[in-house]
Amino acid sequence: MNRDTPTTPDTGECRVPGEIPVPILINWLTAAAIPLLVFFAWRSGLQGDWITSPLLLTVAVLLAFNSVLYWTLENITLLRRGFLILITVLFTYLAVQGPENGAAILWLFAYPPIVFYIHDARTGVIACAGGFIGLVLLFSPVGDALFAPAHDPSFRLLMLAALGFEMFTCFVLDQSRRRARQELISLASKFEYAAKHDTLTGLANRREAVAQLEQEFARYRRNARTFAILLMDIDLFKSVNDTHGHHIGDQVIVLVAQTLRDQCRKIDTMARWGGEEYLVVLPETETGEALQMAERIRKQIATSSVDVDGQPVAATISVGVASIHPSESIDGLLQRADEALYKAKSLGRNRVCAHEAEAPA
Ligand SMILES: Nc1nc2c(ncn2[C@@H]2O[C@H](COP(=O)(O)OP(=O)(O)OP(=O)(O)O)[C@@H](O)[C@H]2O)c(=O)[nH]1
Repeated sequence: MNRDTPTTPDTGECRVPGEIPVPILINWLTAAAIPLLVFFAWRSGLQGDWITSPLLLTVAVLLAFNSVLYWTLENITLLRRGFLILITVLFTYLAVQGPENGAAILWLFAYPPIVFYIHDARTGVIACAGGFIGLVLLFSPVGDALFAPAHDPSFRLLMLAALGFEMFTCFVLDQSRRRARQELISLASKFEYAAKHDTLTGLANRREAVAQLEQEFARYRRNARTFAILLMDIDLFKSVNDTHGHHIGDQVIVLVAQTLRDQCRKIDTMARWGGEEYLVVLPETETGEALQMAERIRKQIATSSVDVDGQPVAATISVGVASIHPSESIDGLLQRADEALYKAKSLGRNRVCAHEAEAPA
């Protein structure tokens, strides 16, 4: 997963842009539930139901507390679990105790979509299956003996069928939503990879190299951590193409890219800067160290080759090295590396040259 993909704070779970984040949904639901709970608590009070009324008020207070806790701790797992427990307790009470002449049981239809959205599919299935089994028991002779729910047999049958159907539908839709979301995330990361990498070599492309260079430059401005760049070019590459064909030229380009991968460190950025030009950004590196790395790369490439009908086709590179200096811009640094590369070419190719900035006046 790419580093820009939004994630929820404590689970690291990926979120698709446009999707309502779970904490926001829970807070909206809480905000909508509290006035409803207060209203029905007031109604129950008027009807002289002194169990339902305080219970609904308590749930309202606990829901509000759950959200406040989230704003304080930013712990989404706690928020999810707290919300699930509270609505499970509430809906169980509404089903078992049957306030509003038993009609409150209809609130059970709100349970499946909420649970599937705010939790993973496994929790959704367990919670819904548990709820459904509980309802079957409530409507069984055991439930009649213990709670005497005020519903006739046809209502019970219809309620079970409709709720079971809703749970199944929510499960199917949730699976489809999760699959679509995974597809979208993987598609986004493929696009992002394609936008940042060169197709032939798999190295960073020029745009990404500039982005990394800017990042390194910003770090240098903040912490004065010096960095260096290597600008390299395959020597007499036109003749490789002319002699062996374009596809062998491509193989040489890939060979150089592979050598860069083998020789550079993990923190370095290796990029295809142009046709047969490469740029390597070396964080926290002085000119001397950069020169050594460039020399190692040059030697390695000089001893490698690609095989053309059993015949080795070798290539060499010229490298310009420059490290950042105070009050210099990125363009200035690139310019000096380019001048060093030009010098390496004019001194006969297959060599490394460094450019030192002139001392500030
Ligand atoms: N095979 C292949 N060739 C490419 C690609 N991109 C650029 N080139 C070729 O690279 C060659 C670059 O040649 P020049 O810029 O003249 O330089 P050179 O022959 O390498 O000579 P020097 O740089 O002076 O050593 C051109 O012939 C381009 O067509 C590519 O992706 N694949």
